Amino acid sequence: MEHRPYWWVKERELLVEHAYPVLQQTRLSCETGPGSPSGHVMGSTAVLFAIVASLDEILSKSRKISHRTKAAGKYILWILFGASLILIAMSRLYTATHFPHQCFLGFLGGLYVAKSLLLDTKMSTWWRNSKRPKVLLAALGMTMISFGAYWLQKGLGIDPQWSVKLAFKWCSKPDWIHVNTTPLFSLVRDCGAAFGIALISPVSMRYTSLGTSSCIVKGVLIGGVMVAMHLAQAAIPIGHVLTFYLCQFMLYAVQPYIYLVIVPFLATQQKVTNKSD
Ligand SMILES: O=P(O)(O)OC[C@H]1O[C@@H](O)[C@H](O)[C@@H](O)[C@@H]1O
Repeated sequence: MEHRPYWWVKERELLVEHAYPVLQQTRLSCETGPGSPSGHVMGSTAVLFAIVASLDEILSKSRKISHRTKAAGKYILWILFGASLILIAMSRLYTATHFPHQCFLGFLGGLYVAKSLLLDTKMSTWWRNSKRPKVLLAALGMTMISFGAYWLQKGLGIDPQWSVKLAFKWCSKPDWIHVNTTPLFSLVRDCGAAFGIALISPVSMRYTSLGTSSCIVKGVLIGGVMVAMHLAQAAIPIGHVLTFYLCQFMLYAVQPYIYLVIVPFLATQQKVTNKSD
């Protein structure tokens, strides 16, 4: 079932008399999703790979930089990439949230996500260049498959929330359990983001121009939006389940519009147009 170490140790203790090591829990241990693959390693791999591969390409194309400096620059970039991921994976092992193979699977998953969705590859052009109805259909399909899998498990007598129950059972402090780590939350967030992307499709029209403003202006804009999103997230009331998930869905649906339309618009101070509109 791909358990997480912090609860697996305890479950084993119930089954086998042999003593198992005591794992110290931390504020970050009480993740509630299944342990594989590591979401942190997967997300970081995807984003870092996309950034480093793009910088590598920019270096390769540059005519102003010497061959030797280019090679050294690329070497440093990829070393930094590897070192960051090793540190992230080690931190996941340290907090007893993962076994090593789960981090490795996260790394492979991240590479796949970067190549199929983020980088400018043949695989990724379909969603960036597709018209709105096609991407809306993909988002709808993704949502239906996800919820279908949930109900199929229920129908087969498997509890889709088994990992949440184990987290509640074995987390040493209930305060350390956060709703935004549950599989259901991820589902709502990812479906919201997929619909948000569909609504602004074709995306390639949106981000080709990130503006003429300086890096500082762009940095301040993006930083400001991130803080605002964080505050909006914290303001969502958790008392009523349906309202909570609906607000989260809308918050994630609106973010592609903010990052890919409003931010470039403010950075260029020109209207970013979409040919399909
Ligand atoms: O699998 P990991 O590394 O413990 O990470 C789980 C986390 O993975 C992230 O990708 C999700 O955004 C979080 O919601 C989730 O809590």
